[in-house]
Amino acid sequence: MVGVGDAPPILDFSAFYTGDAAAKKKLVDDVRSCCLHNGFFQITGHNVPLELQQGIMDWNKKFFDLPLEQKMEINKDTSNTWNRGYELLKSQILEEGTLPELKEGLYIGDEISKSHPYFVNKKLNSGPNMWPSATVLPDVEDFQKTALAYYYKVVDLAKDILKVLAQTLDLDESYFDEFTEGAVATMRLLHYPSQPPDSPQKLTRGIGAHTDFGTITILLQDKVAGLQVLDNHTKEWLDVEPTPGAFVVNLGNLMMRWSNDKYISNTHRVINQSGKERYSIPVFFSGNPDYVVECLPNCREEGEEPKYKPITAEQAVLGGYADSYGRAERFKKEAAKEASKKLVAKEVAVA
Ligand SMILES: O=C(O)CCC(=O)C(=O)O
Ligand SMILES: [Fe+2]
Repeated sequence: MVGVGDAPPILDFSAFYTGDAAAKKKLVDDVRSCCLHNGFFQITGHNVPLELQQGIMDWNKKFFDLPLEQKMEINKDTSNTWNRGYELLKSQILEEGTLPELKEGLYIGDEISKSHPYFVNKKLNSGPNMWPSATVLPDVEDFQKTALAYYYKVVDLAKDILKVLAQTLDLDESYFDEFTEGAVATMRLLHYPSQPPDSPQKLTRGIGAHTDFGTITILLQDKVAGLQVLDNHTKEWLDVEPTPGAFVVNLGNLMMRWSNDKYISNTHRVINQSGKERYSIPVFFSGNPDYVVECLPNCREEGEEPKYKPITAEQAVLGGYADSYGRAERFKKEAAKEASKKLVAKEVAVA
């Protein structure tokens, strides 16, 4: 059982694959306890090989080591409209009142061709990935192979975690199968440069305090710490130290809404004051975009009205994006206005 002030515990997920009934029950009980408490836990004993985790992490570093203009060739904002590709440093503000975030990213997802119905119908984040060209990255094929092998393995893991989550709610383990069929999931390779010593401590974030938008997130951290989870009870920040091979799993807003707020989508953030470069890879499992999410069984009293109206998975996730990117855009426009005001004032003073 997790207690107040405990960092997300490490659970041995192998019980799901090979454990006896007692080990499986313990896993389900531990996961339930985490979902009710902080909405975060960590797992080892999963089916994603350590070499694959290391392989994608090596590529994460190699990609961000490319010169900026080469990364910009696959800029997410200009090269496509389906949210794939490179995201420039300082593009997002997830925490109101803080500075644009010190992180750059690469969005990767299911490799979907332009004839796929999801692309044709402009479904959430669906379309071909944006890869660097072979002139920029001669071994790009290995990058693609590693990234996609890792992505599909983690998506399969997400489906297994949802089977355990179903059991935490006393539902059949197949309860979420329809939701996971045709699911959309988005992976972000992330690089957090170390925060410059002269940056304002209180306002600088690698990623500002936020909750995730989707169903569950499965995160791989490299060796440099920086992720913190807000303890829901003490309101203190708890460090989630990287553990080799372990994934951090957390519930997103869609799961919280779906469970009628019984389960927690918790606030977390990254601050990198380590003096080292930090790398991480979250995979956000959104689910089938058209699936209509409405209050799960066993998440309200008999006769009690659900707190939320039904919503499709796609609508729920898009709402979250609009808020956070809108904030960064507004911030930059304001900053540009301020800068041009200052320039005009300077020119007037000189004239
Ligand atoms: O990089 C991390 O450790 C966390 C990333 C995260 O919270 C996110 O991308 O939503
Ligand atoms: Fe997050």
